[in-house]
Amino acid sequence: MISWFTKSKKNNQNLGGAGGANYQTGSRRKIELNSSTIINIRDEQVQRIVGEDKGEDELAPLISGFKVFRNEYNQLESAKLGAQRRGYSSVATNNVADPDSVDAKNGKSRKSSEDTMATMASQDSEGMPNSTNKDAGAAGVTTTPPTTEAGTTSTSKKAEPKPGYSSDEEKELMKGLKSSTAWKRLLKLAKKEYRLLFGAVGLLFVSSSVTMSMPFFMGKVIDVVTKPEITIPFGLTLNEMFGVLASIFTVGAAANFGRVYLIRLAGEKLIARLRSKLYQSILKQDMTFFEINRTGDLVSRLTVDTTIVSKSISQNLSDGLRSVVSVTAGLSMMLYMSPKLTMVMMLAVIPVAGYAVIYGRFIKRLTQKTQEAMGGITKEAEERLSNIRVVQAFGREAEEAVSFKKAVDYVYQLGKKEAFASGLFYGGNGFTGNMCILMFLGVGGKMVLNNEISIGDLSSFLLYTAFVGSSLAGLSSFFSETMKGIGASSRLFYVLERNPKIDFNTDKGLKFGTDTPNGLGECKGHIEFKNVKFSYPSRPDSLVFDNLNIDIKPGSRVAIAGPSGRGKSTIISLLLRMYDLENGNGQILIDGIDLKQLNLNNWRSQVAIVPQEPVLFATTIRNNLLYSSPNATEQDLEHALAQANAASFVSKFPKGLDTFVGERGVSLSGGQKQRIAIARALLAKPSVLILDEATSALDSQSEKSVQKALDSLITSHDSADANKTIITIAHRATTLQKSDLIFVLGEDGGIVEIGSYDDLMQIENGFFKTLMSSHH
Ligand SMILES: Nc1ncnc2c1ncn2[C@@H]1O[C@H](COP(=O)(O)OP(=O)(O)OP(=O)(O)O)[C@@H](O)[C@H]1O
Repeated sequence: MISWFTKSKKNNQNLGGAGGANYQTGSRRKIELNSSTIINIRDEQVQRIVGEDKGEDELAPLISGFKVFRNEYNQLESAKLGAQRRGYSSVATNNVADPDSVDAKNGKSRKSSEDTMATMASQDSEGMPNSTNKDAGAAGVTTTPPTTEAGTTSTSKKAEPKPGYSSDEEKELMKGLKSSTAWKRLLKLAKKEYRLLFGAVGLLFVSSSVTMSMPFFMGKVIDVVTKPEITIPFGLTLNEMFGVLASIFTVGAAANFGRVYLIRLAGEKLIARLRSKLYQSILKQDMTFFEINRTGDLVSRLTVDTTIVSKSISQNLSDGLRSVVSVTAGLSMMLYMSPKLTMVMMLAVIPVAGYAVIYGRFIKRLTQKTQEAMGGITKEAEERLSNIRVVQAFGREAEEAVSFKKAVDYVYQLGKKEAFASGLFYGGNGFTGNMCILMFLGVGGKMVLNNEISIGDLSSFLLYTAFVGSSLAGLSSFFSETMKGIGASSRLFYVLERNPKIDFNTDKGLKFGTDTPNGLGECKGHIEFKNVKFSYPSRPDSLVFDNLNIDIKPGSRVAIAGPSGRGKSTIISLLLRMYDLENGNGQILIDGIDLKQLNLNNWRSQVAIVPQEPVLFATTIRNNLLYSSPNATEQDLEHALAQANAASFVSKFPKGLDTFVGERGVSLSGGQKQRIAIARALLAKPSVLILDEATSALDSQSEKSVQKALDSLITSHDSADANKTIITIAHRATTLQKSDLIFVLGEDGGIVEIGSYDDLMQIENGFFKTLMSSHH
């Protein structure tokens, strides 16, 4: 009697066909991204891609009826995610030579005898998304999957460890970061998810043990059914044995379910947390930050980098761990079954794996080039199309088309090279893989004939080799994915850890208002600029103000005038404390108190501004109005609209206040938008109202309506508005005439003239007088 736990070497059967190499998997759905696929990743699309569960959805019957899940999701995701790095809002993604996808496209299942081993090797038999082995190619067990390497890395190339710094500041802040520190910080981010992650790791050991025992059982079952002299342990019948195995597999499946669920849950939780935290950090940054970081880039950090980081901590870590377990267990089992065969396999595996890695890198480089070229094309197309009016107005359509075609042709040439290289790779890889199998069968078959190994053990061995092969591939991708995670995390940390130079989120500082204890009382709106010297942080060498002195009395209506580019808007930015004056560069005083001592939020709530080009949000007129004052009553709204000379046109809309204004207010005319913006500013009941007069955006009719609103505000002395300080950045003579005082900005970064319109026009050869005459 031979127990199935002993290594049976007495087996004298020939190989028969029991090599286990002919298992077929069912067809697998592939998500293909080819070079012509332009994926436009907008915020919500990323959300959709990321949110959608494209993983664990592919069932392929494996050897003993196991359901095998596959995950293409990673590839798609990282492709899109990678493409989004550095703020491309859309990009073309190029799928590197994935024979699967081609077949899937043609509606065929890819399986053929040439890649049966590969299929086995590439199965993620634990139902866990295995981003690494999905393209194991035909070389089967020995393949380090370059497609995945290339595919994933190429498409997510921009997510590599060296993150694309958006600014010198970011580079400065992040460059000293050691990778060990980066690791620690990365893991620290997931602190709140540790419990879920540890639970998942526990379940991973259970499910991996079951999976890794499967080939062993399979071999034994083969031996039991082919050799009647082998008995089943515990005196079980064949049927009972199947029952026991089914129960074990059920436990494995349950553990697997738990693991996948916990990992995904941890990942999703982490993403959600990171996004909210990051958004908060972005919102509280100062203007300098927004000047050096493009919006697209920030959005990409919010959507893409958070995802990469979360995946690398949750899914990737779990995949990596599973690969380690599989490699260790698989190799041990192989050595246990036949050290000789293990050595033979290793001898074949190493050169083929080396070849795969080298060739994979070559393809990867090609793909990176394509990717870069595609990024360029997309950016150009996007810019031209979004400014199609300019293109058509200058009649440049033909030239644009030619230049686009040139760029596309270049991408095609690269794609052609890549196609050839990939063909060569898969052909070669398949061939060498199959040669390995042939060698294995040759050596193994001889060993069976010599009674060195049983058919069952040989089959088990083959399966273990497949597992080890695919897990080795998994390990290699684990490292690259982790590096991506670290790269992306540094992009998050830059924002999370950047201390805004002007922090308005704190409760610090003096507050206006009668309802605050120790408050300053009502803001009177007395504004003084004293010896102000200022240059923008992004352009430190160009001084905007050298010695600016302004004294705006409470409740006065003043105008700021001056030639273009002389700093009118800068005064407003400084007043709103978008930028700080450096020490020694003068002072801005509000009711006699240094602006820096005031609570920023509180101060800003005392000020309302109607910008030159008002921005409305894509919602209703009502919501836009309520943005400045969420508690305003219907009456308040109507009053504000009337003051802004907007009531009549709003009431003519069928939906009145509930009319949608379109993105950035496009469905309103310029003048209407401006009047809504005036009403919005008035609703805030500010102590200081700033009106930035439009220079030329409006036709004369709309301008009149807007002007009427502004004039009535400036001259209004009704009780509610009487004590508002109103500062107008004025261009038009009528506005200037109505102002109590005009501050004229001169050539040398200061005020050259101050006075009423009439006073200033009296000055012979005066700066203001000259300025006004040049307007006409
Ligand atoms: N964010 C910025 N970073 C660097 N320089 C800036 C920035 N904003 C404005 N400047 C520069 O500061 C100077 C003053 O600009 P500002 O916008 O205050 O002029 P302005 O008087 O309002 O002009 P206009 O009447 O044309 O609107 C200009 O030379 C401008 O180029």
